[in-house]
Amino acid sequence: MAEGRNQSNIVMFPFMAQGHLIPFLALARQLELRKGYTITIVNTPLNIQRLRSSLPPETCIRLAEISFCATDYGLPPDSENTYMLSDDDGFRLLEASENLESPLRNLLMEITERDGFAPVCLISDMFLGWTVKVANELGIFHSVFIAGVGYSMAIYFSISLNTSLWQTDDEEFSLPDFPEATKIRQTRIPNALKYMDAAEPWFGFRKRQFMYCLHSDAILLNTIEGLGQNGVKYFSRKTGGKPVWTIGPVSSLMIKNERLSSNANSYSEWLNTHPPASVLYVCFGSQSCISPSQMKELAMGLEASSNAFIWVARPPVGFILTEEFRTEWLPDGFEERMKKLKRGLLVHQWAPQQEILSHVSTGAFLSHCGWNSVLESLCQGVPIIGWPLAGEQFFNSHMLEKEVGVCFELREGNTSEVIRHDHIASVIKMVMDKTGKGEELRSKAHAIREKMEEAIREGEGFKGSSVKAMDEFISTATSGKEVSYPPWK
Ligand SMILES: O=c1ccn([C@@H]2O[C@H](COP(=O)(O)OP(=O)(O)O[C@H]3O[C@H](CO)[C@@H](O)[C@H](O)[C@H]3O)[C@@H](O)[C@H]2O)c(=O)[nH]1
Repeated sequence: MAEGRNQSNIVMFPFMAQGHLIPFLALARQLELRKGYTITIVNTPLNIQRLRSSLPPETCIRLAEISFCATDYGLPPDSENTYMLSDDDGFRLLEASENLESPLRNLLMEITERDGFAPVCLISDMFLGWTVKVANELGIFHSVFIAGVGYSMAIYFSISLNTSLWQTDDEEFSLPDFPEATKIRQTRIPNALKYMDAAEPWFGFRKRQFMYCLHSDAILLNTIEGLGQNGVKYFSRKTGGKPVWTIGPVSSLMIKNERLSSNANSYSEWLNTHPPASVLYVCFGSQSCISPSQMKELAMGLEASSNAFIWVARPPVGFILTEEFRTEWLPDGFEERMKKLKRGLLVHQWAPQQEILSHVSTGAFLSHCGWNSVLESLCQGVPIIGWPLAGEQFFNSHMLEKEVGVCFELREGNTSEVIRHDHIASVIKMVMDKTGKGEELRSKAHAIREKMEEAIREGEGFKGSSVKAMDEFISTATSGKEVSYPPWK
């Protein structure tokens, strides 16, 4: 064991996107609760600023900046987060992140000099797989924290690592390195993965990072034991038997804190005026959006359903998310009409999602099925209407509908066809109904919530599966490791 290793500094490095920073911050706060560890989150200056404003005053989590100049990579000035970028610039930011290798190495060496001992563990993002090289060089235990569920992330890794496997004309195909998964339909492959040959930079990037991830010392998944569990087998096999721990949902702590502080804001006041389980919450995560014509159909569908709703309605495809909202994107007079009738509340930038989902009046979530949103919904026993748009969301939505029974997909697969408002309205009515399919979805969502609560419960001689997994991870990570030299050396 290296000298000073018992004084544990855990360094965390999330990718620069809200859907990644949020679960990393939640994990950092979970780790902070385990006394005896110093937690340091590394990121670029503007993301550090954002993280700083999200931390509670009493925290001991440290934030460390590494410098990054967006314009050096052809990005607009101050672009440090995919949130404000077009898809093309988002890919450019991903590629640019590979250049953070030497700043990260320098930072880890500075931390070592300052503290007099090396960090004990580096937890990095799956898109920052290259950090494995740095950790290996410095003799630091490396772990990848994947903010998703095993089943979907295994498919995402498998199709990213083997283009030839799925570029077939067959309607369905199997993944030879993930036989536990049922056949995958072509229609479930998102465009960004589909129309791509191996020479494409985005394909090359994913393949490189995911290969590195498979050389990490451990994989952490933000889910509970038994949910998408066949993906755990995939990662265990692909890493040559390295530990794969399901430690989620890591956001449970934040949910509890946010509930405490949620009493008097305009959202809870509005929700308080509606009966229990009567409001539909609509949001497509931190950065996905729908086409302009689809946006109008969704508005018409919400109106036709006669159901109350909160909709995080941001600019449609083709516009930057931070752009000022234009009424022309919605049917004439829609927003004022909904407001006057107290039927619908539109949010144009950022909603306190966990707080809305935890309110007793929220009855269902129309979601793109990003994994953070899924967990936040199920932690509150709120069923989902699945409208996947990108990434592994199609696999999440499929698993949640077919295996878990807590989701009803608005449509199957990835198509550019506009979903008509009458279909949207009828699905909303069915899912919000207190009987039939709506009741079935709600009762299964409650059952999953109980499983999640059990996984993170601790006390009176009992430890849930996620608590045990976290214990094992910490004990393995902090017991020191032999420095192994990976194949790229
Ligand atoms: O108005 C908003 C919008 C979003 N959120 C939060 O932002 C996060 C969004 O995360 P997620 O639902 O996972 O969506 P994305 O931001 O799209 O997440 C990316 O990262 C996820 C985790 O890796 C993947 O599952 C997704 O496919 C990928 O798009 C959640 O914590 C939400 O609570 C808010 O608080 N308010």
